[in-house]
Amino acid sequence: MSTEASARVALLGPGSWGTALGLQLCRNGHSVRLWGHEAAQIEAITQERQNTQFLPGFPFPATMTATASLDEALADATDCLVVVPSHAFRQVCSQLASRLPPGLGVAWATKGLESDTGQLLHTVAQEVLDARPLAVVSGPSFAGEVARGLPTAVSVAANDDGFAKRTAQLLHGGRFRAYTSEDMVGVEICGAAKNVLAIATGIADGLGFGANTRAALITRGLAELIRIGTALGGRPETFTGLAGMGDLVLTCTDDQSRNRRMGLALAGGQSVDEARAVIGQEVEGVITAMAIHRLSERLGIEMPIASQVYRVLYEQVSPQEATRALLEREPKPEFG
Ligand SMILES: NC(=O)C1=CN([C@@H]2O[C@H](COP(=O)(O)OP(=O)(O)OC[C@H]3O[C@@H](n4cnc5c(N)ncnc54)[C@H](O)[C@@H]3O)[C@@H](O)[C@H]2O)C=CC1
Ligand SMILES: O=C(CO)COP(=O)(O)O
Repeated sequence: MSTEASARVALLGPGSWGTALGLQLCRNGHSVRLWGHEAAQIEAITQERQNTQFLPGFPFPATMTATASLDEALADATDCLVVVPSHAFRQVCSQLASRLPPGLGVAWATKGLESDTGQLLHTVAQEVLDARPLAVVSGPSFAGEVARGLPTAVSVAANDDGFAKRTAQLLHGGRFRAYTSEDMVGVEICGAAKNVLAIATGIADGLGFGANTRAALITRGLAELIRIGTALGGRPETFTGLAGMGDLVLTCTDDQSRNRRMGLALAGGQSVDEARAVIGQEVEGVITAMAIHRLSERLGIEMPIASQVYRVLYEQVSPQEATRALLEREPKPEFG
């Protein structure tokens, strides 16, 4: 990535998060070309000078434009930030592979695992893109709050210290803080698993359970996250950091979270498809629940809360039955 003060960022994924990060980059004096694969959406953004579908109410500065041409988005770009949902991550990286100059770093703010393989996204990027600097941006950060300029802190983990600093520096500024990390594995598994745990907490709150239940689910959910995360090679401190506990608490406790709202809707008797249609945006925890379930089985890691979310989503188990199964588990030591 270039080191000049004002960068030209190709930002791939004009959803709520891509748009909010684009606004933040523009506030920091950079220019942004927002690429999307749906011509009609790009046309609407270009006409309205805001993202009415995914992040209404935030007019674009002159330095942010949208295009449906990936070549146009990447032309002269000094930086590339991918913010598509996880199901599109490999496909978008493949489209980038033949277009990126050698050595140009790629950062992403996608949260999730590859659904078919359960792979962390940096391993997908390593497979598809030639050797180059890679970074992931994650942490407690609702798009709407970042767009409004409310104080927010995230973590930027990279395979290259200079690239972590570069990416953090692009985003850091005003009321947005970006910390660097070397732990891509830990940061990525946290960002993926917390969405599944947020569905669990939404279910509990939707069933009318209390604050005790919510705190227990967050805490035991964190224990599950630490178990799978350390098994994959994540560093212990990451799990209590912004991408870990920070994002877990945010997503489990606030109704801005679409994953939490999915849980609330399931507890209220809606199907996954009905809830998805009402939410109208990506709910990453639904496919991640499947990927985490398979991964934990393969690794022999016990994840009872995530596993009950999987059963509710994919095995027609009712939220009430899933709760019963959790509560009927044998007592065991809290640690170890
Ligand atoms: N919205 C938020 O507050 C935050 C979201 N994230 C993560 O950012 C990622 C994107 O989420 P949002 O922007 O919120 O989603 P969104 O639902 O607001 O928008 C999704 C965007 O992805 C695009 N898209 C869908 N399929 C695509 C494909 N095959 N190829 C290219 N683009 C495609 C859609 O056109 C749309 O612009 C997710 O992994 C999410 O977990 C992370 C932090 C905060
Ligand atoms: O990742 C997020 C905040 O950090 C957004 O969470 P949801 O996808 O559940 O809305």
